[in-house]
Amino acid sequence: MTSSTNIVAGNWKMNTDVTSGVRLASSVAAGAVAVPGVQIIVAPPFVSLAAVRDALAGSSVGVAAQNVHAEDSGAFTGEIAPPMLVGLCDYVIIGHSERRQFFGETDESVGRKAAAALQHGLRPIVCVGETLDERESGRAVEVIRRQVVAALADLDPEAAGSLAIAYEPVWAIGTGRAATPDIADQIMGGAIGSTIAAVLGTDVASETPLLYGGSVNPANAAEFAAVPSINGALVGGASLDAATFLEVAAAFSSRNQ
Ligand SMILES: O=C(CO)COP(=O)(O)O
Repeated sequence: MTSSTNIVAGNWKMNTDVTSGVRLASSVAAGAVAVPGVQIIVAPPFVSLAAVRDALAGSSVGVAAQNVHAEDSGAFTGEIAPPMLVGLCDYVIIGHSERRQFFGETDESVGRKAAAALQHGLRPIVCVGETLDERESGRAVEVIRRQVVAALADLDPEAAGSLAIAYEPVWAIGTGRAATPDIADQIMGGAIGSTIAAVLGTDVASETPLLYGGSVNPANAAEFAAVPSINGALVGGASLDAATFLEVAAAFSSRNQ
């Protein structure tokens, strides 16, 4: 697929406090001016969203939440509803494998969350990815197709143009063992692109940015950026240092220009 939007997002996970988060975001913003042609996004923990938003005011760097609930309000102790995020961030990461693995998220809940986010004008970055066991038993494509179909199931096709999908193979996350560009292309240009096209049509498929995530760093980012089906990266560990993160973003800066 050939979305012209390049996105490099830093998922800070459960790292940084408000003070260090603001410092990191400010450093990213200062360096982002030298990285044209890429939508750079940072995803701090919920408690830092307001402070990071303020620190990034006037910069091109976007803000994402790391999760959202599917309901607008209610008795869901500890959860954050989509309307609460409006004004705090533009994007929300949904269905990260750590949430699927440790917090019971399912294909079905990911679909509901994505639809709810879009209804409130938040842009979902939906994560999909197979485990090592699923890959080694030859089920990677089947798993990815199932996850993408479920993620798109409840979406309003009119709003679906604001969606991004991140392919994050579970075995590549935090392991230092990134997927090869070939594997990423097979899944992204192949399984994900064709599944979006089948569910939402070829126009949406061609507009949906596809990000690769899993041990992306400055040493391997250019290899991913060279693959036409890969429109950007979702970066974990390497996003916690501004200079390192900006090096990854720079690798995507010259694509499609
Ligand atoms: O999970 C990830 C981003 O969401 C990837 O994490 P790492 O870049 O640390 O492997």
